[in-house]
Amino acid sequence: MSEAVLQAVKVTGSGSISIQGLGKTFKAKKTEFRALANINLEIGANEFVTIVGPSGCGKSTILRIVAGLEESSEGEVRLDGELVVGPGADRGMVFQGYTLFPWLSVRQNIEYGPKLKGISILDRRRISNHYLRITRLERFANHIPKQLSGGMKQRVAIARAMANEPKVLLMDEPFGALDAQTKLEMQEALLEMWDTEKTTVLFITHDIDEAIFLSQRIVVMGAGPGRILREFPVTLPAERTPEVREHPEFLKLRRELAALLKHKEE
Ligand SMILES: Nc1ncnc2c1ncn2[C@@H]1O[C@H](COP(=O)(O)OP(=O)(O)OP(=O)(O)O)[C@@H](O)[C@H]1O
Repeated sequence: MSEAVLQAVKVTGSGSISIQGLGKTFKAKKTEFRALANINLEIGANEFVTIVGPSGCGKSTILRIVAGLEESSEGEVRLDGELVVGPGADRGMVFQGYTLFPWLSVRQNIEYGPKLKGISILDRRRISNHYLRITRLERFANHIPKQLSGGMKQRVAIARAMANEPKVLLMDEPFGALDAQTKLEMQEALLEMWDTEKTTVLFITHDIDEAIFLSQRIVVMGAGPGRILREFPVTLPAERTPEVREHPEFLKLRRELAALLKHKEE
């Protein structure tokens, strides 16, 4: 994309996330449920961090609070030092379910955010061309979502989130519903995009191999209430080729994570 177009759409700032003393209690009529307690997490600009943990430990709740879709009960979240008080274009979201507009074409879905921002048709076209190319969807630009496979729909969802040039990409099990082969392809495509676009990524998965393959750091959570148990830096080569999955460091980390998670689920 040209510098001028990038300047037009890029939200300024670098994308560091600071989570301090975060707690969440869900309150119903007569009951209270403490979902998160004292979560502290610092994520640097352009870092790729993944959260893993047993079902119900509060991973999605953290992501929703960072997204500004849910209020915290204690503590705070800051994005580049600014307190998060609600949703914003500086944070892009990609979930497991395909949240595309079914009546819009692939290109129109990608251009949706830039259009809302008032970006001109010409620049919108340049933006969608760029993301169609990096998600390898050029041939499908005029298709509508129901004509696409699951992997393609998820690529459109990522392209659409990226087209807003967010500082931070929040991804909640985005590849959870895909078949094994498509999932691997999507992981590689995501890393390529992350490398080109230099966006901070906060990712959630149940898949340990996916966490190791993608991340620079893995945060393991426990439940009752949801809290951070340990953080693991991933010291694999920066270039994650498929062979990296056989790397001794990969296998060691997989054993450590599996043991920690198994222990917590017992
Ligand atoms: N709106 C809500 N009202 C009441 N309880 C909620 C609400 N949202 C989430 N919870 C509870 O908070 C806990 C954490 O939920 P959350 O979805 O964040 O977990 P998770 O780790 O993402 O789970 P999973 O891996 O299964 O997606 C769960 O016990 C859930 O039932």
